[in-house]
Amino acid sequence: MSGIVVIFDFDKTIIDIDSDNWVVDELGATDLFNQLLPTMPWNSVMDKMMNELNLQGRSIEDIENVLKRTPIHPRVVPAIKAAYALGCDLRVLSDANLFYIETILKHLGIREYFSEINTNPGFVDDKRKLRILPYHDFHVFSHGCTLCPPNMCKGKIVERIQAELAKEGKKRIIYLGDGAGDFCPSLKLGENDCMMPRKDFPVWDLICKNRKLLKAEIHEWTDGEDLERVLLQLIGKMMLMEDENTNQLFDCKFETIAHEVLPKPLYVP
Ligand SMILES: Cc1ncc(C[n+]2csc(CCOP(=O)(O)O)c2C)c(N)n1
Ligand SMILES: [Mg+2]
Repeated sequence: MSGIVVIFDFDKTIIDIDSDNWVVDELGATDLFNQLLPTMPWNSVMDKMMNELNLQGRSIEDIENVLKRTPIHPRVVPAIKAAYALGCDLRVLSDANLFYIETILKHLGIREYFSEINTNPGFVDDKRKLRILPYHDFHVFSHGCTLCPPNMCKGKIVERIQAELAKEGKKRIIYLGDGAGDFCPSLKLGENDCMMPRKDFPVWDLICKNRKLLKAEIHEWTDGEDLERVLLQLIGKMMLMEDENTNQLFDCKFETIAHEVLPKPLYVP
């Protein structure tokens, strides 16, 4: 373990599109989706869309087959595998849903590289219908953050991760994202952390306009190839700094021990 936690957004970060739109468009339900969107929250629209697709005779397997064709840049999977091989703790933080994310990650053979997937619940019910629910049930309580959509405050989730890391002795976070929902968590990162916003995407615009609000180092990326290069460079740099700190600590400890334990020289020429 390297003491580095890498948090990946999913849509337009790990995969190259928005998974909700991909499924709806590929199954020919775009018009209904656009009609429903102004009338209810996003998660409720998706839940209703899954019900509608089921009524139209679309099965779970039809949805899985669409998900397995999701476009992804060829360098993203190697980047994830390399980060894992370097000892990083990898997590997903996404406003998509668990069914889509797990189906895609399993298909790519990388589900087990992630220690945690934080997202909206998504599961197949007893009638073989896909259900999509909000991460925070906003009918019961509001998460209280005005930057984030009602169903998910990624900043609150990052704060929970940070509290756990403090106990586990893991030190630094690298966060990769593209969307407006990735801005709130970027404000929670500390000066030893790194934010990797996707260039020319909403989170990048928000960060450019509010540069001073961020404590973390900012390293932009453009596509999967760039993601791989920037991410692995940052991990390498963080590991080098960690090694230097460990060596310094070791030197310092060694000196103390040497001072206390070794016999004083009897004879100094
Ligand atoms: C007001 C409002 N507008 C849109 C959405 C939905 N939404 C925004 S970005 C996104 C992609 C999530 O994946 P990722 O976080 O992996 O990029 C989704 C599903 C919402 N919840 N509330
Ligand atoms: Mg995204």
